[in-house]
Amino acid sequence: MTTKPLIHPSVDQGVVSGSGSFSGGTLACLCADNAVKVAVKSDVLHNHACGCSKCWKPAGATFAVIAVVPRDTVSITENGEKLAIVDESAAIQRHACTVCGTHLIGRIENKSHPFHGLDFVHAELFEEKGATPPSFAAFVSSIIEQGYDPAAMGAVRGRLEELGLSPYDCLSPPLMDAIATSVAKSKAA
Ligand SMILES: N[C@@H](CCC(=O)N[C@@H](CS)C(=O)NCC(=O)O)C(=O)O
Ligand SMILES: [Zn+2]
Ligand SMILES: [Zn+2]
Repeated sequence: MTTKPLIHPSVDQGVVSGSGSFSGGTLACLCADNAVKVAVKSDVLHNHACGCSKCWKPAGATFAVIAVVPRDTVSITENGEKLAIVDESAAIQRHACTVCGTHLIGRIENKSHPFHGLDFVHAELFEEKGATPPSFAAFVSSIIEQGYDPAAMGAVRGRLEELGLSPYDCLSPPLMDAIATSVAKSKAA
């Protein structure tokens, strides 16, 4: 029996559809006590698997599952003093729980960044079910940088395709087009 490559616990048994009416909830870190909680008043957008080394993933996962929500729908509601920015110099400032390491919010402070106004969140941390699931996989080749066997990439991409998560080595074509459109506009201005 060949075992399928593991992607992420939330999709390894198949991608679960969203409710279609999810309008937000509470994200919680993995601390058993005094968990950091973040209220989000929106469903997630552009949810995807990310193979990059910077996005947080739970133990044993090969990919992160990460999405965006409008920044103005996000508020830290409990134990926010436990959060610290992982890398101040990164485009996405990832606010992580200093006790359990979970990333709660990835925020872009650069106003000219194409994704300014959107916060990155991990929908698996919602206490409620029903958020829109991931629909593609980004930065797939980046898993090799973290030690994944390059010879197993065909199997990984095959599994992602089987799950309906089209694999890309940067972002999906619509998101790459959105970034390029923003760059073109800023050049023209
Ligand atoms: N190959 C690199 C790719 C890192 C990367 O570019 N990550 C993307 C996807 S999250 C990004 O937008 N990074 C911006 C940032 O981390 O601030 C790695 O795995 O570290
Ligand atoms: Zn925590
Ligand atoms: Zn990433």
